Amino acid sequence: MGSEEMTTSVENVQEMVRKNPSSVPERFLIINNDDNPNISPVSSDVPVIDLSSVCDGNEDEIKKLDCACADWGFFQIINHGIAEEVLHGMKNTAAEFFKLPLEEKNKYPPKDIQGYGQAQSFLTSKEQKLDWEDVLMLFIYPLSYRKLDYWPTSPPELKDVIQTYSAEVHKVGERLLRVLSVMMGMDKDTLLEMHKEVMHALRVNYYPPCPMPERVLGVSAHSDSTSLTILMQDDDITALQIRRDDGWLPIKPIPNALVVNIGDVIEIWSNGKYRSIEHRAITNKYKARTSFASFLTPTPDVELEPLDQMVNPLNPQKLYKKIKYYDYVSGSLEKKLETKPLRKDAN
Ligand SMILES: O=C(O)CCC(=O)C(=O)O
Ligand SMILES: [Fe+2]
Repeated sequence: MGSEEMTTSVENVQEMVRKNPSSVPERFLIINNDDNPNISPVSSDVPVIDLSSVCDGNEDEIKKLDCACADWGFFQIINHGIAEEVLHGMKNTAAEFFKLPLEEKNKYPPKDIQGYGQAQSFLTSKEQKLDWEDVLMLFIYPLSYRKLDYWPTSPPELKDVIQTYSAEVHKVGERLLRVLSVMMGMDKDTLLEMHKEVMHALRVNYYPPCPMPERVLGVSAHSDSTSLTILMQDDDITALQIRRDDGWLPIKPIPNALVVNIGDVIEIWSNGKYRSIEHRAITNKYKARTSFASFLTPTPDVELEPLDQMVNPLNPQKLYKKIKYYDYVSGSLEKKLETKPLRKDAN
C-alpha cells in the first residue's frame, strides 16, 4: 500500500464519492457567489466550424472562424477528419482505466505535472477551493518529454489508444494553426515555426457524480495558458461553460465534434484580437463525466509578444509585455485558476 502514501493530502475524489456518496467536504464548497454554478446561463451557442471546408479555403467558413476566435474564443469543429472509432476508442478505454481500483491508478502519482491524481496535486496553491475531479495528465509531444512511467499499463491497450488519439488531435491542431497563421497575416507555417515545436499535453478530467452540484465546481474558472486547446467531451452531459456577457454560456456537446479554444498564447500573439476566454465545468448529480483536453503550446524558451502586424489603428499599441513562455506559465500557475491573468499594459 506504499503507493497510497505517495499521493498528496488531497483525497481522491472518485474514492471519496464511492465511500460516502452523499457528503461534500467543506473545502469543495463554493463561497464566492460569482462562482455559483446556478448563475443563469446565457442563451445562444458557440459557432460550429466545418474544418474541412476551412482547410479547402472556403472564404465564408474562414470568416466564420475568424469571428469565432475574435468574438467567442471558443468554437466546435466538425468534419475534422478524426474517425469515430478513434474518438470512441479513447473514451471507452479511458473509462476502463477510471474503473480500476485506487491502488492500481495510484501507481502513477503526479510529479512534474504528469501522472494520475487530484487536480490540486498538479499545482502549487493550497488555499483555494478544491475541484471535484481526478486527473490523468501526460506529455505527448515532443517525444523527449514523454515519460512512459506515467502511462498506465492497464487496460493494456490504453497506451496505444492515447498515442493514436493524440496523433490525430495533433494533426488537427496543426491544421488549425496553419489557418490561424494566414488569418494573422503570415505564411501558413509561420505560427507553427513560432512554437519552435508544438508541445502537446493530454489532460483527462474525470468528474465523479456530486451530491451538491449547485455548490461545487468540477473545474473552477480559468483560462488555458496554451496556444490552442482541443477538447473531447461526453455527449450526454452539458457541463463546460464559458464566460460571456457577464454570465456563463454552456457548450452543448455535439456528438463527435471537438471543442476548440484560443489560449493565452494566441491572445498575446494576436495582440488581443483573438481571445482566451475563461471557462469552467460544473458537476452533475447523477453521472460521472470525462473530458479529454489536449493542450498545444510553444516550447518554454519561446518569447511571447504581440506580433507587429497585429498592432493597427484599431489596436494601436502592444497590449502585452514581452515574456518568456516558461515565465508566463510559472506566473499563471502561481495565480492559478483564479481570474484571468492577461491584459498587462505594456510599458
Ligand atoms: O471538462 C471540461 O469541459 C473543461 C476542462 C478544462 O477546461 C481543462 O482541462 O482545462
Ligand atoms: Fe481549460
